Amino acid sequence: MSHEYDLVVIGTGTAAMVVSMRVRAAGWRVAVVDSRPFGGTCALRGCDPKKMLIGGASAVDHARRMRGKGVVGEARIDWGELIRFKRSLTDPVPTKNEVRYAEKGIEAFKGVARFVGPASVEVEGAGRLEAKRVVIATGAEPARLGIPGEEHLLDNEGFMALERLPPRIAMVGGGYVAAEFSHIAARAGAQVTILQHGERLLKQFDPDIVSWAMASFRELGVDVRVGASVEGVEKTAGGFRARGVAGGAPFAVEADAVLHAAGRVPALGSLDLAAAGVEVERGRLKLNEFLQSVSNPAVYAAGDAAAVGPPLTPVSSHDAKAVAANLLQGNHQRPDYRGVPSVAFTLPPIAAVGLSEAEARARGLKFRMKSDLVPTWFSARQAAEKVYGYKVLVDEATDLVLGAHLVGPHVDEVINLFALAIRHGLTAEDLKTTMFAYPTGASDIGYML
Ligand SMILES: Cc1cc2nc3c(=O)[nH]c(=O)nc-3n(C[C@H](O)[C@H](O)[C@H](O)COP(=O)(O)OP(=O)(O)OC[C@H]3O[C@@H](n4cnc5c(N)ncnc54)[C@H](O)[C@@H]3O)c2cc1C
Ligand SMILES: NC(=O)c1ccc[n+]([C@@H]2O[C@H](COP(=O)([O-])OP(=O)(O)OC[C@H]3O[C@@H](n4cnc5c(N)ncnc54)[C@H](O)[C@@H]3O)[C@@H](O)[C@H]2O)c1
Repeated sequence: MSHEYDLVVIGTGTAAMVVSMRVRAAGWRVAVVDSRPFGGTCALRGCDPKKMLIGGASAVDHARRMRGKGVVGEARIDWGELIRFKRSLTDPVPTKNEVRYAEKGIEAFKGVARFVGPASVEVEGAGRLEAKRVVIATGAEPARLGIPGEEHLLDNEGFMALERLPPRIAMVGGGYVAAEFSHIAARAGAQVTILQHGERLLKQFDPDIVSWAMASFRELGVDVRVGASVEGVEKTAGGFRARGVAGGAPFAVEADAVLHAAGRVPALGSLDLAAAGVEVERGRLKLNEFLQSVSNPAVYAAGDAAAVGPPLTPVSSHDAKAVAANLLQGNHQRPDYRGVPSVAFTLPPIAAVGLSEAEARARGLKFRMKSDLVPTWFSARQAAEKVYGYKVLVDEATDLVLGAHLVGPHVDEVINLFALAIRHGLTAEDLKTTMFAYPTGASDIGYML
């Protein structure tokens, strides 16, 4: 059976939802395809469920910090209950999505999609979809590590589906996933070991900010091993063993579960891109500045699959808006990644936007920088939080904010104000002269500039 459309979108995550809705609103005949429950990574396996687990961890963390300061009693996580709470939000998502597509007149197909021609897509079990244009919005998947025993690794989805929390968890890698999931698991009672082959955790963030944040990992009892490269995972009688090399010496860590926290790559493997003449270079689609395939003008990409901007939800949405505009009015919109804020939802959170100190120096910019560890500020003391620090870079000549790097209470929200300043050209003086409600995290901004 063959179906004809103006646009077929592969995926139903953030990027797919935004592009398909926009193009459909302009009257195009649109179909979406997904091999998995509709909704994508952020809503089902990433940001949202993770933030719900962080919510539980945060309640326990705050109660513990306030012990002896007016709060009594032992708050603790009931893992099974927390997972059920998470499901109460995630379980309805696929059906809601299906209803939404149907209401808008977008046809939805379930199955693995693969190209069988320049703009022809075969959906396993559902037939062939012929289109004028195809958008690849297939997201990302855990990178293959090429190590023996890789099949034993639990991924982010598996971790957040666990009915019982394993008592000992080893994490391979030391980026966002390890940082966030270690804070959740350790506060829920697990013994966590992070095995990171880089020289520090969270290399996407400022080194000073991360070094200040490490106090919270130490206090939690998370065993962070840097310079530790995992070379294999073995099944043992009681669980698993992650083994590798650190500082030239072999190591082995026994655990009840080993988590893949070692990076994600664009999910392109099942698409048979060669059948559509879509070129790929080192695992990435070759795209022009309009997010269009350089070798097949019928094909565009957005979000984690495009891998042009950082792999974050707001970027997927932003890419999708650019692609929709280019589909509807011809190529004219380039994605603009200035001032993309990013947060690692540890407790307290770590946040960044704009240029790092190293990038600003490498560009030869003349800037003033204010940076300090400030646990004595009211925002930290009222929350009994020991970790609070900032680093803010401001251009000498223009007074524009170049970058902000924060760790501490409320910084996951405060970073958005710096993002606003960077994206819309507000100066440090503009921020300083804004009246922020007091006492809030934002009311500290004036002191950071
Ligand atoms: C654990 C975790 C936590 C995260 N937390 C955050 C956060 O706090 N903030 C943030 O901004 N970002 C976060 N991210 C990143 C964010 O989730 C992604 O950047 C975003 O979801 C990507 O959206 P997308 O639409 O590009 O792809 P996805 O949402 O991944 O959608 C891709 C869809 O394509 C489908 N698909 C793939 N191949 C095929 C095929 N051949 N046929 C049919 N369907 C196919 C998949 O099943 C999937 O549903 C997190 C990621 C992870 C893993
Ligand atoms: N809060 C958020 O926005 C958020 C949260 C989770 C995930 N994400 C997204 O998902 C992506 C994937 O997250 P992630 O944490 O898996 O990847 P990551 O890229 O953040 O970190 C992976 C780390 O694993 C290390 N590593 C790789 N192979 C290793 C090995 N064999 N042994 C030891 N260390 C190894 C790498 O050096 C790297 O530092 C991120 O890029 C991010 O964009 C975002």
